[in-house]
Amino acid sequence: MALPNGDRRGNAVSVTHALVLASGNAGKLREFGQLLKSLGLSVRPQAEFGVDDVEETGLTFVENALLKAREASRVSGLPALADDSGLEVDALQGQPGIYSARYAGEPKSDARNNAKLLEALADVPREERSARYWCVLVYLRHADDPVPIIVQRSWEGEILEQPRGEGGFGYDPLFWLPEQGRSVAELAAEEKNRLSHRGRALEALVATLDEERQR
Ligand SMILES: O=P(O)(O)OP(=O)(O)OP(=O)(O)OC[C@H]1O[C@@H](n2cnc3c(O)ncnc32)[C@H](O)[C@@H]1O
Ligand SMILES: [Mg+2]
Repeated sequence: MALPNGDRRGNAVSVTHALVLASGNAGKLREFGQLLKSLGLSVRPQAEFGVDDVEETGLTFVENALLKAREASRVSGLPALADDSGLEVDALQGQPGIYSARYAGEPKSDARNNAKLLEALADVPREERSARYWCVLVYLRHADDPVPIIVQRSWEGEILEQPRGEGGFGYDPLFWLPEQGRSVAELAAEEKNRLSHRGRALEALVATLDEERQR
């Protein structure tokens, strides 16, 4: 199965890519835009096709990503890529997890989510603030695709006691990278894309699609 209209090295990429990105999150859309452009691919956000956010009723990232991809593919009639992601905090027994976007309730708010996380960890010492981001990507060739491509990657870090940096989105100002000596919000966009759960998951997904095309 080929990626429509071109390949990851940008060979023979023509017009707009016939692939829908099943997300309404501006931060994710920005990162996917940068990542896919660097691979010679471009995609169209689901909003262009009038796809509404689906109810994320799954109990796993995989289930939620499938729900999102299936709906976007059904409405648009195109192959779809969906991302379900979140933050797993050890001291909170894995919360907020699949509920990361709506941790502080509706409407979704990064600021309120971060405030709630700081509050929940107020009494937790530094050495017990380990956490990781998860990103699950699902690629459906069509809405009824019985063999979706599924890739998951994590990114280890620690939750800070106060926010640092202005970049990224979501929990990035609170997500500390000990090896970098910086929060994710202090990384340049290209650095985040190279290191992140999402960047590495997408790289693996594209490699799988490449292999499939060469078969
Ligand atoms: O479902 P879509 O439309 O894609 O958008 P969403 O924001 O609801 O996305 P999710 O359901 O996958 O929830 C993921 C949440 O996890 C957090 N998150 C995921 N990846 C992140 C990242 O790279 N940096 C910061 N926070 C992230 C952030 O709060 C997201 O809103
Ligand atoms: Mg969501």
